[in-house]
Amino acid sequence: MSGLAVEASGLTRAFGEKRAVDALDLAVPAGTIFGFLGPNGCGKTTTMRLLTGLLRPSAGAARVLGHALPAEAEALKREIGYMTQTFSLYRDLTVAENLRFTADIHGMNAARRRRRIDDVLARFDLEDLTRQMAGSMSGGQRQRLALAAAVLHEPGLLFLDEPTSAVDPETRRDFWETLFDLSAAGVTIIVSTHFMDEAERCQQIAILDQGRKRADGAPDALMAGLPAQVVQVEGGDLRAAKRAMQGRPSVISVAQIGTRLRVLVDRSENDPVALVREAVTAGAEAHVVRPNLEDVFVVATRHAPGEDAAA
Ligand SMILES: Nc1ncnc2c1ncn2[C@@H]1O[C@H](COP(=O)(O)OP(=O)(O)OP(=O)(O)O)[C@@H](O)[C@H]1O
Repeated sequence: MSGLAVEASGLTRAFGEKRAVDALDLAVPAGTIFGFLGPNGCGKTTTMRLLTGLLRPSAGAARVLGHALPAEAEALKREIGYMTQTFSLYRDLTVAENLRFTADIHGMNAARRRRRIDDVLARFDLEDLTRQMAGSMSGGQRQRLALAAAVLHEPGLLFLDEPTSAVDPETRRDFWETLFDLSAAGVTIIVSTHFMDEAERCQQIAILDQGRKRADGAPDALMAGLPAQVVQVEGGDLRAAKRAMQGRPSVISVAQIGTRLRVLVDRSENDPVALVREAVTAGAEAHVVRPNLEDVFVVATRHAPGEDAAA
């Protein structure tokens, strides 16, 4: 195998007329935490289902852990873990029963089953919950159980589909600590999210929009290479300033964040601050600030003039 856990070229999946995933090229280095960032419906789940071998592509090719898909999907399934977006364990089974059932699916022998279940119960802080029905657990506990089940057979590659969309920020932070532990132990992790802060924790990301990859790279590199300048406005009448700037050819977007306006100006504009100052009202201050990942996302997913946003 190359140093890549996932390689895909031209990967496409259509449902009728709709291309849920459209000509996707991917290269995920082994051992990294790789994120798919994008809004609802951009194709994150479909991409994961293609890469796990659960769904056949309409066109294109993928190789995952050295297995060509879809031909070698069965062999691949034994080497990956997949935590789906919705809780897919049995709500009317206990924590221990769910884990035993998962171990049976993977054909583990009794000794390995016992060792692995004890290990994940301890690692994911589930030891006091072994007799609790999965259906009566909190969102965070259920998430830990789902992750425990996904790694029970010690996969080298883990797919996590929006794993933290239903939990509070502290639980999300704890969850990410667990992911970094798994990563340090050599597991490659592919995670989908629509949260910018979560995407920033990934070593590499691909920004998806309408099934297409709009940008990819390390979050820091994407922010540093943003083809736009960011001007922040404080004070004055922000709503009036926003109205005055919208529609100007070199203004990509204007968004109010608390008591500030964040203005993205095309890189071709020589003096973005002067351009913004023309629009603001008395008492306003404008200055250039560093780009963040949301800026990268906004620029990457803006549609070229004439491009059909519903394509
Ligand atoms: N089985 C299917 N049949 C028809 N259309 C589908 C099917 N699965 C997905 N789609 C469509 O493909 C597009 C991408 O869906 P997908 O679930 O991959 O997006 P997503 O980024 O995971 O979104 P979400 O975060 O809402 O799950 C959507 O327009 C969706 O309606």
